[in-house]
Amino acid sequence: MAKVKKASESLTIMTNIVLPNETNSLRNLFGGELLAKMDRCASISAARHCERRVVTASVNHVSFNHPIPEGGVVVLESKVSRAFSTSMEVYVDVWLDDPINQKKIHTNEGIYTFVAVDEFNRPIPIPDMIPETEEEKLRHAAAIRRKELSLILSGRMKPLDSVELKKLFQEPEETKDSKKDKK
Ligand SMILES: CC(=O)SCCNC(=O)CCNC(=O)[C@H](O)C(C)(C)COP(=O)(O)OP(=O)(O)OC[C@H]1O[C@@H](n2cnc3c(N)ncnc32)[C@H](O)[C@@H]1OP(=O)(O)O
Repeated sequence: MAKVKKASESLTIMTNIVLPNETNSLRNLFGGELLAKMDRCASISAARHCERRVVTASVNHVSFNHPIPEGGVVVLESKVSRAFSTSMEVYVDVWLDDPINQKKIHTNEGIYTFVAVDEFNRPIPIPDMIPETEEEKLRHAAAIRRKELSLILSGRMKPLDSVELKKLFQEPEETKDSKKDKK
């Protein structure tokens, strides 16, 4: 597919207030509820990017850094961070918004992989994606390593077949050279 889209074109923002039936015994937002909200938000970003139906292929990472209390205003922001052939990574940032004091706390982030599918649920090619901001560029660059890690963890790739992940553990040539010089 020749079409290329910007990361910003997939931006999706969902704002919700935490209701009592969504909380745990500590009266904070239940983790599973948040995961479902993140999945919904991310799936809209993925569909916006590829203009196709999408399915969640994997949840690569989720962090719970700060509790979100009952009555809290939760803002989810998601964008496609990298497009591959038929799959794409979507990054979701979650904020606890205090509309009265005009403060926002970054509470969570999640990284999802979606696959575009046709009417028979077969993967289909998607447009490429151009990162523009510094953050989009950083996330885009690291996404290939996360994809390899996710494929390894799901048994779809052998660790030795990874390319980008292996580079993280390889010593740079100049370090090797300076060690040789010291001998
Ligand atoms: C249990 C649930 O309810 S999950 C929630 C809803 N999700 C679903 O129902 C999805 C169920 N799964 C599926 O339909 C299929 O497994 C699919 C569509 C995700 C993948 O189909 P496959 O026939 O395995 O396709 P294939 O091996 O070609 O993979 C398609 C793409 O997904 C990527 N992919 C598949 N699994 C993963 C994974 N765990 N992590 C990262 N990428 C993945 C592949 O690398 C490939 O990407 P690329 O084409 O961009 O390089």
